[in-house]
Amino acid sequence: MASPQGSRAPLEFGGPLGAAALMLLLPATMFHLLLVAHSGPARLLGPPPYLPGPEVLWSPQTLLLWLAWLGLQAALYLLPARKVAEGQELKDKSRLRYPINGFQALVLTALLVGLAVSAGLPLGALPEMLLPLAFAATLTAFIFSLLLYLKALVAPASALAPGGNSGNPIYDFFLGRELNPRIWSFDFKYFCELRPGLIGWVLINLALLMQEAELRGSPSLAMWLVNGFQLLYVGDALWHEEAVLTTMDITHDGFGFMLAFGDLAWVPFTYSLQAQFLLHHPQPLGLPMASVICLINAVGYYIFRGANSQKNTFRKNPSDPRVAGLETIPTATGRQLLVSGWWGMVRHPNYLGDLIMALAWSLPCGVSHLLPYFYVLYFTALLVHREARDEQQCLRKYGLAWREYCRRVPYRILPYVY
Ligand SMILES: NC(=O)C1=CN([C@@H]2O[C@H](COP(=O)(O)OP(=O)(O)OC[C@H]3O[C@@H](n4cnc5c(N)ncnc54)[C@H](OP(=O)(O)O)[C@@H]3O)[C@@H](O)[C@H]2O)C=CC1
Ligand SMILES: CC(C)CCC[C@@H](C)[C@H]1CC=C2C3=C(CC[C@@]21C)[C@@]1(C)CC[C@H](O)C(C)(C)[C@@H]1CC3
Repeated sequence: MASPQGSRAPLEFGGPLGAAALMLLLPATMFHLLLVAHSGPARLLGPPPYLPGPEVLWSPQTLLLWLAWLGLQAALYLLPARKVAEGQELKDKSRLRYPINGFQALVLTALLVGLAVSAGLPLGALPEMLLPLAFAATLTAFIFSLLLYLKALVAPASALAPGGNSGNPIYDFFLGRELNPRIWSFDFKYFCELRPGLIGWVLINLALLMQEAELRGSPSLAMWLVNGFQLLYVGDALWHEEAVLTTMDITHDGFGFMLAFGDLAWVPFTYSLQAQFLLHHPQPLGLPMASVICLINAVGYYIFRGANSQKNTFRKNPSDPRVAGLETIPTATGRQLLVSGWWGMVRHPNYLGDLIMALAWSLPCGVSHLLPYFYVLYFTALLVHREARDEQQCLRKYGLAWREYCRRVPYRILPYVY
């Protein structure tokens, strides 16, 4: 039986009250964004144009479609993988094994969708179904989180996450109790983090592009850019799938409502906001401006990929010739901290690159509306908060060595500013 061993972990997200508020606010914000993106004035800060009734949100066929999508992605996850990777060491000194076949799942999904479209599947109809699909995804996330919470009641104490076991059911339901819930070798958190939501996001984008082509004769340059940039981001995540095994979500956070809703509903339905906006609010974009935006995205991607790859290479093998020459600080745990290269510029260079890309995804939507910039605003808040959480964890892990790192690299995300 599980014991509330994490009760000493400091409460995050404002404790039970904050968790309860977020559980209401996050789905409400997502539906607000979906409604506003489709309305003429598209005011981010105004009231929604209308309140959808149950007949708009609830459709058994859409629920079936959503479940079929989850089933397809689960089947692709179970296909033989080109590699099986080991995760970080767990409390009981064991390591879990994970299939590395996410990119393969993306390619196979693209082939299947291509076949279905050529056989007459009206993909352009998907944008009309976003509201009931988002509702189905939210409902699934709630039920799934409840099942995960119940599953954790019979999990051994060694399987529990450091947070998420406060004893308060609302807080623990939100944060997630079990670190790596699995049935046999099927890892729910790893699957949800990278498959149905991320691949669903680019599929929604593609459907919006096709719908725009149907409406206006061809997709706009702005729509091509948003689709291209976000496909690159998702393709990159799946190509470097193994790197997700060292992220905070996999190594530290339990699997509860926050990640289940984030992965299954928030990512596909709000990260596709720019493409949704463009379908209903076409924006002129000339080649010179498009080139500047491509350059911004390329700079962001260069920093993001460079920083993430440098750290992952270093963590895998510090003597790898690509990182062996970098300056480091030793820590009492035996691990070292990079203090030159990307990680000597700021303490989170990967966040900086990610934020620059976020800006490049919004710029094709022009500057007439705030709505397409929601992602930049939300993402800045998320990464600033995430950076603070990571900082606390690193201080606990590395103590004085971390303080020394902070002294040597004083800026967190943006050099000379923050
Ligand atoms: N699109 C989206 O919605 C989101 C994207 N992201 C992206 O995901 C990626 C991963 O982010 P995240 O998991 O938050 O964090 P990071 O990949 O930045 O990992 C932080 C960890 O890196 C290690 N570390 C920190 N500093 C150093 C150093 N100087 N040298 C060596 N190791 C160091 C520490 O772990 P240890 O020492 O134990 O290895 C620390 O806990 C980022 O690129 C981020 O932008 C994140 C959230 C949302
Ligand atoms: C709903 C809340 C506001 C919070 C939910 C947060 C989640 C949406 C994000 C937490 C960490 C994430 C990561 C990615 C997507 C968003 C979530 C799930 C990521 C898979 C995106 C692609 C990147 O290349 C990555 C590094 C693999 C990301 C890992 C973290």
